[in-house]
Amino acid sequence: MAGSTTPQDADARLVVAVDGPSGSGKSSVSREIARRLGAVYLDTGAMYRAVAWHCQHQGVLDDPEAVVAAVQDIDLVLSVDPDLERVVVGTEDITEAIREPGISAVVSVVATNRAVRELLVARQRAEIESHRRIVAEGRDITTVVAPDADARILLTASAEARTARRSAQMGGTVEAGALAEQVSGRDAKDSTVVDFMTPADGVGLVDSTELDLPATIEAMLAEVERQHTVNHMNHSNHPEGDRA
Ligand SMILES: Nc1ncnc2c1ncn2[C@@H]1O[C@H](COP(=O)(O)OP(=O)(O)O)[C@@H](O)[C@H]1O
Ligand SMILES: Nc1ccn([C@H]2C[C@H](O)[C@@H](COP(=O)(O)OP(=O)(O)O)O2)c(=O)n1
Repeated sequence: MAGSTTPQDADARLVVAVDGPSGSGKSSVSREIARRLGAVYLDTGAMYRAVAWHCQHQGVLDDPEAVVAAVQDIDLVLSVDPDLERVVVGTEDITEAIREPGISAVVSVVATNRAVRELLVARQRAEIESHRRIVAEGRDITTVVAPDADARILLTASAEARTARRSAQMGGTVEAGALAEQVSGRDAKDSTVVDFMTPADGVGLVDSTELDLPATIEAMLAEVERQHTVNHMNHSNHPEGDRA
């Protein structure tokens, strides 16, 4: 019975979509809720970063058409195991390389290329379809990639909190101006192609400004549960609208 399932039922299909700006906690929180829900974890930002690395490596970042061709040809393997962070392009393990400031500085070049987005959105949808239970995280998952997910959440935090978190994550070594560019500057560029600052219709909002990591995880799990209940009640009331 659809009405009696919960997000914790390990056999039931579950798609959780999470979006948010840089440093809001998307990756760490989504990875942990995937573990708790027995789901795989899709880091779509890692896909954009891998494409940026590949294009930089091929020296084509400043040629939009060559960038699109590079994305069509890319041999990218991304781990979806929440306990294994691994990104490989061809024979090269670029798990660490894609987190370097040099990639953060250029990733918006590929993320704002609409043809690149179409190709990556198609890959992300296929990945989501191929797993029974998945938490997918990025900037356009709730709106474009998986608008029919069982739960859709925008995770936010104030710009000050996000910058402070990123600073701590980088060991306090990055100078303030460079840090602001990496957080707010990149968000401003990325916002020109997708809106991840305000929740779309039906998308729940979790503001983590005043929450620590464990409290944010609990708030996200509670929101997944709430939306799951509402969605299943709606499907029970309108079975013709139910999905298989
Ligand atoms: N609610 C929170 N309170 C404090 N620190 C947090 C919180 N959420 C995430 N963090 C920390 O902030 C940093 C950035 O989080 P991350 O998950 O990488 O964000 P995003 O994927 O949105 O860029 C990490 O070091 C993470 O541990
Ligand atoms: N679904 C997505 C995911 C990421 N992006 C873009 C936006 C970001 O600048 C890059 C990297 O994303 P990532 O989530 O790794 O960024 P953070 O450093 O965690 O903020 O990719 C996107 O445009 N759409």
